[in-house]
Amino acid sequence: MTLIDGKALADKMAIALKVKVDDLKNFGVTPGLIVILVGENPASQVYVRNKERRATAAGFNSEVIRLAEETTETDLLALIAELNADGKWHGILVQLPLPNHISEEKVLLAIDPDKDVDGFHPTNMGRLWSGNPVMIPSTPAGIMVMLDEYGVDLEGKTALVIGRSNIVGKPMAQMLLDKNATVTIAHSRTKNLSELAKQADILVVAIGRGNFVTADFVKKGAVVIDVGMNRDENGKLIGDVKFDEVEPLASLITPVPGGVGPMTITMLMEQTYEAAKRTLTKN
Ligand SMILES: NC(=O)C1=CN([C@@H]2O[C@H](COP(=O)(O)OP(=O)(O)OC[C@H]3O[C@@H](n4cnc5c(N)ncnc54)[C@H](OP(=O)(O)O)[C@@H]3O)[C@@H](O)[C@H]2O)C=CC1
Ligand SMILES: Nc1nc(=O)c2c([nH]1)NC[C@@H]1CN(c3ccc(C(=O)N[C@@H](CCC(=O)O)C(=O)O)cc3)C=[N+]21
Repeated sequence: MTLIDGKALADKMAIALKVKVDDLKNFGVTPGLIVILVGENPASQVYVRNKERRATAAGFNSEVIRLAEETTETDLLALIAELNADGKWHGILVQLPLPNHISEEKVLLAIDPDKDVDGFHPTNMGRLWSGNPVMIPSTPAGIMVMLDEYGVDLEGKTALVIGRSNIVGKPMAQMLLDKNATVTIAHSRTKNLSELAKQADILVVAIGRGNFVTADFVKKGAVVIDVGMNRDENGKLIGDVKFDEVEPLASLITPVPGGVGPMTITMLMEQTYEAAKRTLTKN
């Protein structure tokens, strides 16, 4: 078994990114990433903290706007319109989930697709599915970089993605398909999930249930990617995969923490950098 060290790869890419950002600054452009956080979701707090740290280290302009849980949809949409028009910001990220009284769909639609560094706007989702990606969701994008870095050849391999969210499962499936894997998407209504999973060369798990995937889901030699971020009864961060049990079977496996999470943030930074760079050639 080899561990896929997402943290080490993220650190390596951060050094290269700093160099690219310094170069862009010579052209008078500093990448700017602004994050909007509505309410007090504790999981979001961790993510936002890590993001702030990485953005500052890369030399970005970076800001987090923390809004009260009671913020109205109208006020949030007005803020997004303001940020869309502000040239300082190349990336706008609205942390999900949002409070129930705010429509996620309306909010994601309001973000200028050119600043949608999450790649969640329908325009960007459509571009991805039609084979002309511009802004792509960071989590699956980071997974693709990890697979490439560890020499995983996807062509003709069978891949099972467990989870079909717009932010992880669906875009993940499309990216694997684009690399010529034969892709299956499983979800909560899938029958005989463990038997299906046992056939996969590549298994990506994004369901949000701690230690759900046990040894009987995994074929010997499979590549196992654990996207899950869950807290156990002691508040410890655990993945969707029962690591100790699955690790001896896998040829490659990501840990939690230190696997997919750090690369998600890295890809967000990379996309903000790319969006900033594109402003040089626009107009
Ligand atoms: N490390 C990172 O960078 C990131 C980590 N995450 C983490 O990844 C996990 C998934 O996130 P996200 O995609 O947003 O989650 P969602 O809750 O949006 O989606 C979960 C998916 O898992 C499926 N599912 C739930 N239970 C089962 C089950 N028992 N068997 C099979 N499928 C099941 C659901 O099926 P159905 O559609 O039928 O309901 C759904 O498609 C979470 O733990 C989240 O915290 C998320 C984003 C980034
Ligand atoms: N608009 C939006 N975009 C997102 O990309 C988005 C979101 N909303 N909402 C929540 C999920 C979750 N997510 C994480 C990313 C990185 C870590 C991360 O850095 N994890 C580290 C450290 C975790 C820790 O130390 O607690 C690790 O896994 O090693 C965690 C979680 C992004 N998401």
